[in-house]
Amino acid sequence: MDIIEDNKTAVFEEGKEDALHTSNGHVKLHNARLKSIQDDHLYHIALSTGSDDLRRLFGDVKVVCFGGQATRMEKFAWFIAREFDVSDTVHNFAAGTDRYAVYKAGPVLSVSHGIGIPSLSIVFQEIVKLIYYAGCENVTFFRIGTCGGIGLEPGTYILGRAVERPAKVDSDLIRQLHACSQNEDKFKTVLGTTLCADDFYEGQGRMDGAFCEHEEEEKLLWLREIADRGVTNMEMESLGFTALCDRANIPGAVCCVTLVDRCEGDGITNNLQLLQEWQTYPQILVARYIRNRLDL
Ligand SMILES: O=P(O)(O)O[C@H]1O[C@H](CO)[C@@H](O)[C@H]1O
Ligand SMILES: O=c1cc[nH]c(=O)[nH]1
Repeated sequence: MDIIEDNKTAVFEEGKEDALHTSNGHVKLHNARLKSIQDDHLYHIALSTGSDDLRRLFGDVKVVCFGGQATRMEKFAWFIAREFDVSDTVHNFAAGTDRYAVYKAGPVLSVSHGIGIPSLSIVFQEIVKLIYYAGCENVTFFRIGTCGGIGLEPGTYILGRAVERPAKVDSDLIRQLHACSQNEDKFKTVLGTTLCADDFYEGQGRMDGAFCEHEEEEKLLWLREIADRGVTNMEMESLGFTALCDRANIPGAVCCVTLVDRCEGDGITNNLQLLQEWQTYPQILVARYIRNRLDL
């Protein structure tokens, strides 16, 4: 069955589980119960199907970019607005909650997710529902973030039972993104495996947290071990992000800039200007992808 319900704000579709999107590119509905909710309040992003015309506001969205900080995602929205001349202003639709930020610049949503998978997964779910309700077509998700250069078990607990969800990346998408790098770039772009930790300090082998029970040699040994297994960087959301993209049948990829070479140290520079500049690197790459994909 295709369109089940189509009112001011809601388009619900069901599709074959093996297809990425339904035949017309709408994101698939994975929870049929949503159909019976009269007014679905997307609590953490301050939008609702009852009072907001989500189709009018968000129906043209093609790419959703997530990243940790609200200000970074605001800057990214401005960057997209100016680069593609798609909007005179950017507005934080989620300002009412102060939990996350959701900016829109033309066909691009720029969303902050906070730190860690629990925080990411809440806004991710509400954004997936938003794009269902808005009837968006052929949407792609990116996480554009920061990481340390060089685990969570896959899965989560639902009703007290461990549920495994594979964290599959869309290999075509990452290849396309990688192809957006240019020889003259100030930064090097590499394809690699990302280690996703549930902590910034001990969880990433750092020795500069409030606690540390390992020695430098053990840390370096571990870094070498994971590097030998193809790990090039570590951050704190990629596992949840890719698993949720896979679960939602939305093509997704993670693109992060390294802030420190962990073989050299643990601390991150306090040069804010440099940090701001570095954070634009994945944004530049994703903007090139958006330009190619949407012919802007
Ligand atoms: O740069 P963002 O996107 O915030 O992500 C990275 O930075 C945070 C830690 O400082 C973690 O969330 C990590 O994944
Ligand atoms: O080392 C780093 C840098 C940014 N984010 C992380 O999670 N780790």
